[in-house]
Amino acid sequence: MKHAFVPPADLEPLVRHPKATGPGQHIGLHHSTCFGCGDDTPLGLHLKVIAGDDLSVTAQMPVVDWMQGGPGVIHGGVLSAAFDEVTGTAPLLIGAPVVTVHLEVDFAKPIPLGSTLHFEARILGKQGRKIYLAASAHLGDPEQIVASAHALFVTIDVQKHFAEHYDKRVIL
Ligand SMILES: CCCCCCCC/C=C\CCCCCCCC(=O)SCCNC(=O)CCNC(=O)[C@H](O)C(C)(C)COP(=O)(O)OP(=O)(O)OC[C@H]1O[C@@H](n2cnc3c(N)ncnc32)[C@H](O)[C@@H]1OP(=O)(O)O
Repeated sequence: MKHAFVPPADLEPLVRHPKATGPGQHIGLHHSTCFGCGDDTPLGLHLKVIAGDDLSVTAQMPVVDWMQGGPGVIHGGVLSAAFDEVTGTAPLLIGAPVVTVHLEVDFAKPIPLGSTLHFEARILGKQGRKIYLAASAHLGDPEQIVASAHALFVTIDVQKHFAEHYDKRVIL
């Protein structure tokens, strides 16, 4: 699939963190009102990201009516948010909490309401605090990719990063 993103050639190889979520297991919520993965938010994506046996993750998302953009098909921003969540969860496999600094999405086919998106994301490598990922999505046939994404995340100190805004957090 066509894309413009070129990850650096000299990425540091990575290994799974010894305490990473086991293969086939659900990687825990960022927090319960996270738009991407939270259980408690009514208009969230409710994504359950599953650890692979290497540096990859998978997730599925039913494409429901409120996700509509063009008539009968998913909105590109909703799909981008799903890629953000799925790629942003994968670095937990190497023990790295991260935030997105760059995300780009290639939209290959219209994605109809009523379908189910199957996501796969994998960590390509890192450079210092920067973690590079690639992801793709299909509708049931892994040979037919309907969208793909490349993302760059930066490792953060969670307590420090969110400290300034923490008192505005929403708890339902
Ligand atoms: C007490 C709280 C408890 C809460 C518990 C919850 C746990 C949750 C844990 C984790 C959440 C994970 C959720 C994942 C799923 C969703 C992900 C999202 O949607 S995140 C939202 C959108 N993203 C942002 O809001 C980032 C906004 N950006 C920033 O805050 C800063 O830019 C930050 C901290 C990421 C980096 O700033 P610097 O000052 O620390 O570092 P600098 O030097 O600027 O960048 C580091 C490296 O990254 C490169 N870089 C930065 N931005 C880049 C860009 N756009 N493109 C390319 N490179 C970039 C820089 O050139 C630098 O590279 P060189 O180390 O010098 O090689």
